[in-house]
Amino acid sequence: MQWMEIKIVFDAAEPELAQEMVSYLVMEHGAEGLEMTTPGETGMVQDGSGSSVPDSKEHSVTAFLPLDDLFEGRKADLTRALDDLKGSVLTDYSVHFSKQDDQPWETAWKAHFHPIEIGESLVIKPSWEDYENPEKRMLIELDPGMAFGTGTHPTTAVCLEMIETECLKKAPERFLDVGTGSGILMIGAYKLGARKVFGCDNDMDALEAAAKNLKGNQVHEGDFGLWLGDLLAGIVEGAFDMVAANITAEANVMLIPGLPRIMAPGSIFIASGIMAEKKDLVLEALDACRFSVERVQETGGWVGIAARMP
Ligand SMILES: C[S@@+](CC[C@H](N)C(=O)[O-])C[C@H]1O[C@@H](n2cnc3c(N)ncnc32)[C@H](O)[C@@H]1O
Repeated sequence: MQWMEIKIVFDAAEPELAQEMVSYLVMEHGAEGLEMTTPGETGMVQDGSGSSVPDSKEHSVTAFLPLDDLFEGRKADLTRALDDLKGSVLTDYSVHFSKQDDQPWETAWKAHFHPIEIGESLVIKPSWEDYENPEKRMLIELDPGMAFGTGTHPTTAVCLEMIETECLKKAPERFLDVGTGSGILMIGAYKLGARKVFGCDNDMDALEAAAKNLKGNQVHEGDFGLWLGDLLAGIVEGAFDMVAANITAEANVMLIPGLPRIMAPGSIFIASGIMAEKKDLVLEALDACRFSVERVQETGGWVGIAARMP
């Protein structure tokens, strides 16, 4: 497999926020092996040989896209998404491409993935790390492969917190995660009491990682379902009483009109992956479908929204 290294060098008034958002966008567009640099600091991720990335003079995010049939489409979508950030989050940016034959970054991210406590009752623990668990939190043990969803990203953490809040009120019978990635939200919902958990993704690698993680977290084979598809395409059976989607604001806007078909009356929808300045797009889409917004939570420039079906 050949890969294209994509390095995005940028200027921004709030570089940390910009780094978060650019990283999210590249992951969202199927990139792997994320590496970030900040002027005067060593890279946040080490290369595959274990040696440190040299000091940088610029803010940058580097990641790798597989050079397959989807490459040109992903590149065009990513460029459009970066252009959308220019003038708001990014003052300026440039993208540099370089073809690669191997993947030295494949395990490098592991160095930066440690146990992380979420909300009142969950902890996400890398499968290779120990955790003493003094508060007797429910464990989500993950080896996410390269699929998005380690809990370290604010969009995942906000979404899990909102799922926890709703599950403590009433755990769902049927939970659906649109864009499941590593399966982390499905596992969280199951541990918090959901009876059956379902997830879809348009990336086959994510589904393989999710299946492995679900089984590794004792989600019984008969209690979960996964499928490959774009948003709700392929869902024939409805009546989900909790739906979560940590996808972009634009993808949430496309998803929302389809939700009334598959959600039970009075059920809850949790939207995440929304940049703060795009929050209104999602709120308008929810309003158009007569959802009532119950909670809007903002963390580090990202917004989660919990809204109830009429
Ligand atoms: C930001 S990740 C979220 C992963 C995980 N649910 C979490 O909260 O950490 C978004 C996931 O949605 C998937 N995705 C993006 N657009 C999609 C679409 N139109 N239909 C289905 N899945 C999509 C991506 O492949 C990716 O795995």
